[in-house]
This record gives sequence, structure tokens and C-alpha cells, in this order.
Amino acid sequence: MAKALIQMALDSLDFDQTIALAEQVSPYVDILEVGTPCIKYNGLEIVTALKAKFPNNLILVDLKTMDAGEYEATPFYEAGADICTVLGVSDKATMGGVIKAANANNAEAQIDLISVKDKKAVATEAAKNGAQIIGVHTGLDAQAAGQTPFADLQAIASLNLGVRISVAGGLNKDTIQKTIQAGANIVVVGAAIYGAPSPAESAKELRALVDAA
Ligand SMILES: O=C([C@H](O)CO)[C@H](O)[C@H](O)COP(=O)(O)O
Repeated sequence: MAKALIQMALDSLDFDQTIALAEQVSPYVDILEVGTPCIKYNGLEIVTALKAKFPNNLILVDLKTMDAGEYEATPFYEAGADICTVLGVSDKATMGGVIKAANANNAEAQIDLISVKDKKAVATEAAKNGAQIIGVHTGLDAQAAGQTPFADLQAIASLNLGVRISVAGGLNKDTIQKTIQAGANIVVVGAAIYGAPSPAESAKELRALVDAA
């Protein structure tokens, strides 16, 4: 099986801080994620900048699209996004629109299962409809209420859908290996890197753990 990828969630609102953080962590991570608050605040310009500055990293734009999938996602793929996210609670046509936009740009669509009630059903349908990545995601608000993504990961991995599984939700050095061992192909880390005294050191440590998993 291919090695798991590390995705760094860039969740700052500030344009220059986002670029500076990406500079520190880019040697150690595979995917640079423009987090939802960041993309709403900064728009297409930050995707263009990250794509130009970090040609060796994949760029994920965490749009969390809820409607008008193809229309909303197309400019982000055209600006250089390798992956865009669309909500699993959205209409089948919305998810289909983002998948269509991804395919038109030789890129990928990720279905985010955040707040989805029947996660197994949505993941199964999304994989059948051509989504390349299923995102198991415990959001920041759910984390604050004590939730974790591990039971959901187990449920989605058990389906063997033949698509990659991304996992986000408070992952850190103590949980990242068990997340991969439970079936994650992409592990997303935000606060454990950007909240560390040295984000570069933290990313380096996580890289070693992921490579050894
Ligand atoms: O996607 C995220 C969240 O919903 C805000 O948009 C985070 O980037 C994601 O949860 C990763 O961050 P951590 O949970 O802090 O690792």
C-alpha cells in the first residue's frame, strides 16, 4: 500500500502568516491545505500564491462547498487546486458538480463527511459517483465538545470502497500512527503543528512518525 500523506491545515486568516507557515512546514508535508476560514478570507489569490511558491506540494482548498458545486469549484481548480472539498450533506448534484470540475482539471474531489448523519451511505454513494477521496472529519466545534474521528474512520474503512480516506480532527503525534493503521491514507494536522513552539520541528516529527507507520 502507498505511504500515507500528511496534510497541513493552514487555518490562519492572515495572508502573509499563511505563506510564512507554509514555508516552514512544506519540506515535511505532502499537502498544503488552505483551510475554510483562510479561503473565505483570502480567496483565489492565496491559492495562486501557494501553487507558485510550493510546486512540490499538492494544494487542497477546503471549500466545504454546499451548493453550485461545479460553478464554485471550477475557478479554484483553474487557479491550481489539486483537491477541493465538497460537503457530504450537500445535494448529490452539488457533489457531482465538484467531481465534474475536478475531472475537467485533472484534479480530485474530496467529500467531507462532517455533520453527515449516515456516513456509510454517503461515502458509498460518493465513491460510486467518482469521488476520489472521502474525508472523515471531526470539525473544530465538535472537537471542542469532546468528539474524535476514530469511530467514524473505523466505519468508513470497513466499507473497503477503493477510494482514499482522509482523516481530520485534532490529530497529533500521539494519534497519527494509529490513524494510519486504522486505514487513513491522508492524515490532516492543523493545531498540533501551528500551535507548536516550532511548527517546522513538529511537522518534521510527524513526518518521521508517518513514514514509520
Ligand atoms: O477543517 C478544519 C476545520 O473544520 C476548520 O475549517 C481543520 O483544518 C481540520 O480540522 C484540521 O485541523 P485540526 O483539527 O486542528 O488538526
